Amino acid sequence: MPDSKMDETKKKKKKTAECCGYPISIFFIVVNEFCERFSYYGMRAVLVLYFRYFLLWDDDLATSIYHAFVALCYLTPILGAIIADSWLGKFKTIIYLSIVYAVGQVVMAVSTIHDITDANRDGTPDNFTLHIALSMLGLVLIALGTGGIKPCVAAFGGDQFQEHQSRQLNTFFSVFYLCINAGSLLSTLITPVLRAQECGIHTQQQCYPLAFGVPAALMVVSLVVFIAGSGMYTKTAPEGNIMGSVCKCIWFALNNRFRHRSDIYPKREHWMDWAEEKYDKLLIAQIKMVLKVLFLYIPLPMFWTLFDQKGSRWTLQATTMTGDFGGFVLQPDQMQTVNPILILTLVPIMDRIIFPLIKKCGLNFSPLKRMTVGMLFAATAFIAAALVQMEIDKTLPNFPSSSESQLKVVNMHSESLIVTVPSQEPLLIGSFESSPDYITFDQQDIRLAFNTTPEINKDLSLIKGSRQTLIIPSEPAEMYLKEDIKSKPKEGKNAVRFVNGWTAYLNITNLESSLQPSETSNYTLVSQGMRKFTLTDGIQSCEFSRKFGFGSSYTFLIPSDLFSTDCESIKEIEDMQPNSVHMALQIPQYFLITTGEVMFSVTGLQFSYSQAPKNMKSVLQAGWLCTNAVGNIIVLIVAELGKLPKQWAEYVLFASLLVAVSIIFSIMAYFYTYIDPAEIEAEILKQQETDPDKKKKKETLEMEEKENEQEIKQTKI
Ligand SMILES: CC(C)[C@H](NC(=O)[C@H](C)N)C(=O)O
Repeated sequence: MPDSKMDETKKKKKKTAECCGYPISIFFIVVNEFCERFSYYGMRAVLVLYFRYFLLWDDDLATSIYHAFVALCYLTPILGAIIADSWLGKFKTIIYLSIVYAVGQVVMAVSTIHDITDANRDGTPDNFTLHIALSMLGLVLIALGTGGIKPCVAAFGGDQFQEHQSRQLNTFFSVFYLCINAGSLLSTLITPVLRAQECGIHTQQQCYPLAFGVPAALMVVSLVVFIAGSGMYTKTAPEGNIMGSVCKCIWFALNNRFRHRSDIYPKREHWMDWAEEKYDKLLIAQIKMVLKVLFLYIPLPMFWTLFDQKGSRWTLQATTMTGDFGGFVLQPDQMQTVNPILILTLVPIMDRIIFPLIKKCGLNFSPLKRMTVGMLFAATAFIAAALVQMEIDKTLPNFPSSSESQLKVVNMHSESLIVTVPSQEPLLIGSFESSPDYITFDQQDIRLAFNTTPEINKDLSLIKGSRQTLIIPSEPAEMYLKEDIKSKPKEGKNAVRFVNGWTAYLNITNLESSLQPSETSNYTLVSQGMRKFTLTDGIQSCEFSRKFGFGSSYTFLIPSDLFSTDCESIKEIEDMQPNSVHMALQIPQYFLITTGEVMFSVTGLQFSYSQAPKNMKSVLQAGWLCTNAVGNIIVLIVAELGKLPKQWAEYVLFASLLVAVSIIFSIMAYFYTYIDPAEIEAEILKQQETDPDKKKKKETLEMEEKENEQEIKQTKI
């Protein structure tokens, strides 16, 4: 860094106003972070639902685009860091990219207003292409904004502290993390409630504009708060195209090393020292610092690979559990809020009690050791998840394997039937009853015999890997097969269907279309709690209510005396039991992963700041965030594509991988020596002042640059 600039920074630092030992300016930064994270997590909380139920994408497309967006949000920090460290400085970068971010959120909110294209006023958009284009544009702008400012805000916060405030600096990173999680917690709770409201100009629909609009407003607030603190910040000036110089310097070192590969040349301590002929010692030292830390980051994505499965695998696991806590009911995706709640309690406990206690015991719990222990905690969380999965597996129905077929028989006939099934005892099925459970067959082609007069023999061709029900209507000869669900219903919901034994068509609430006599409806999904169905044939009607748990499936048999019994004679067949393992069993795994997160992530954030040279603080923050992006991409590729047959085995595999990675990381950490970049930089600057070679090197560099420019000009001519 040029001496004049360094003096300038020092002078500015002296002026910062303090409160309780902290620079006042950090107040604006942490509030800004809180609002920004509210905006980000709030929007994320309803994004998949928007894709699924507004844009009407299927599950696979919705989740793929969602994960791709999250990965992009953690890749763009590199761009933000380059802009900040090389061109605009952190302050301006945060302002400009926050504007991009806020615009993105507004575009996203506009894309969710169905009325803008709903010319026929039927409640659904007429021009999906416009909504898709707007939302994709919004998401790209958001990813650019959120990712771009992320490395700058943390590093900019760190820049506000002076040398004597190192204790406060560490506390700042913890408070910063608390704000992230407070924002995340509140928005994850609030935005789904906003979405559930109804709004619209011509027709009332789920209120996505409000669910996306509030995060957009919070982003504007975040920007205003940040600008409000303008007069108080310590702003370090960017030092030209630092990334360009770094790349050129590394390229030169590699080239020079290759040119001097013969043994006749004396070895140098580090391969970067081969840039000494041309580049400043300070720049070389700074690059060495950054490369050392980036090398150490190589194993870290594995932590995020496990961490990010909270939102996917663990939420899916929760859908196979029950969330009835007596006084309140927790939905499977709400279980994720346990993470920020625990962060809000664990960070102060760790900071105020655990870490000081460890220090008092004389143990050196260095940052890299903390991170290793954090990884081990995350691995144990996955072992806990595997144990919970084993408990769940005991309660899950016996679903058919890919080579098997399963069959159930439902008798809607007015008399009992004896059904002869291959390699089974004959089944006696009462009128309006079903066979006790699914019968599993290794073969697909089977023949059933019924004791009707005349006897019926039926050849069935079952579907491999499927569950089917054979419905025998009042006229047994018209029996037919209906395909059943073969996995737990999504999101902890309950799958219900009706078989119409009434003599006329029926309209039933929640069903897509009316049900003809003897027909079986498709499944409809209903949430947990008391649900009411109204059945009507256009003349008479009655109501049927039932309380549902989580993850069950029922076939309701409608009898011929439906209206005379006021719907009470409807018979239920339980195709799939409701979930019985309680979601509270997931708390230990959430506790373990969050403890791991506090040790790993909060420490990593501090470490990335403290070990970075002054002019590359944002770059190293971006490198740290990139480990998160890579982790997300691994989840996408490995976890989504390469499923193991048993879910618990997959959890154990991930836990083992993380243990292996943490061992490698601890070995790498053992050889890492902590540095004080400011001290090293000052030392080199001092040495250079007395170094006669320095001037010469600078002159050579300037001459080469001029020659390059001339060459470019000539080529243009
Ligand atoms: C991605 C980071 C780990 C961080 N997330 C959290 O703190 C979660 C909410 N516990 C973030 O910066 O969003």
